[in-house]
Amino acid sequence: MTTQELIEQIKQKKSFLCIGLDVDLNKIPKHLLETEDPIFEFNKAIIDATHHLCVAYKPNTAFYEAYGIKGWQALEKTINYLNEKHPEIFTIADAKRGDIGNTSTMYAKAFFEDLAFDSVTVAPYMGKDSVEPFLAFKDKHTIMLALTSNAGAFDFQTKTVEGKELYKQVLETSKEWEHAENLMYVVGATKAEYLADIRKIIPDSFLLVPGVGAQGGNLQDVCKYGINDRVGLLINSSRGIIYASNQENFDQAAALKAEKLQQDMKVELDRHLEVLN
Ligand SMILES: O=c1ccn([C@@H]2O[C@H](COP(=O)(O)O)[C@@H](O)[C@H]2O)c(=O)[nH]1
Repeated sequence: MTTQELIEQIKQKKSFLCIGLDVDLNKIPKHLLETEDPIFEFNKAIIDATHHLCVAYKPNTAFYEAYGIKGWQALEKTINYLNEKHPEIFTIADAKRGDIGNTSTMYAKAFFEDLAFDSVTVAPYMGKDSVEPFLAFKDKHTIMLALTSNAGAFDFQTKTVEGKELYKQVLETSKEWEHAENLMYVVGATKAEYLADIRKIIPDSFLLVPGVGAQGGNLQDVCKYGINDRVGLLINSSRGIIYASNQENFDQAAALKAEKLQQDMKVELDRHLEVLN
């Protein structure tokens, strides 16, 4: 999917919501456990109930890898279902990969070719040659960790290296790489106060922003400096939406949570895009 197609979808749905499909068998409704593939059945019900409210889905691969081969098969069925039923929706494999070049090439093939995701998250720690193999894929997107939502972000990412915080080095260096047009960045919603500085470095890039909801991040704070004239934001909520209820009507409960966020996003889009246009 091209970035322009993503932007068109955001404008049409008045939403930049990304729903995280982080399936934990201990949290899903009991009746689904009696089906052959509870993870896929859960995802399918959530997708069917929420696809009109969001522009992206983000399965975190940890929640599938934890269930071995059955988990990986459920991930494959989920991405195939999305690509067949809702090809307009942007898909993110939250896998946080990155290794020496030939290994990264295999990771890129796994997520972009075999599973046909639109994007994958990568860690920048191993540098340019570990990210380049992902960037080489046309109309696929590499979402690099910049400033993460967790407390541990302060252990390294905000430390000063050669006179500049490490996350700023990551942004400034990577934006010069070949195919940088295929780069997006992760910035946690819990770090909204850093967004003004981040936008000075990468004014045009898309940001994937997790941490709204269960982690305490705030949508309005993110939008204040995060929105750019291409919208430039995908705000993710996982637990806050998909575990709204563990009863039979869990999908409708999830849709209500998603709709609340979508409505808040609509207000922000109307406000910011009016100013920008
Ligand atoms: O900085 C980061 C990077 C990734 N994540 C992932 O996003 C979701 C957040 O889930 P919630 O339930 O909405 O808190 C999850 O998959 C994380 O691994 C992040 O939270 N922060």
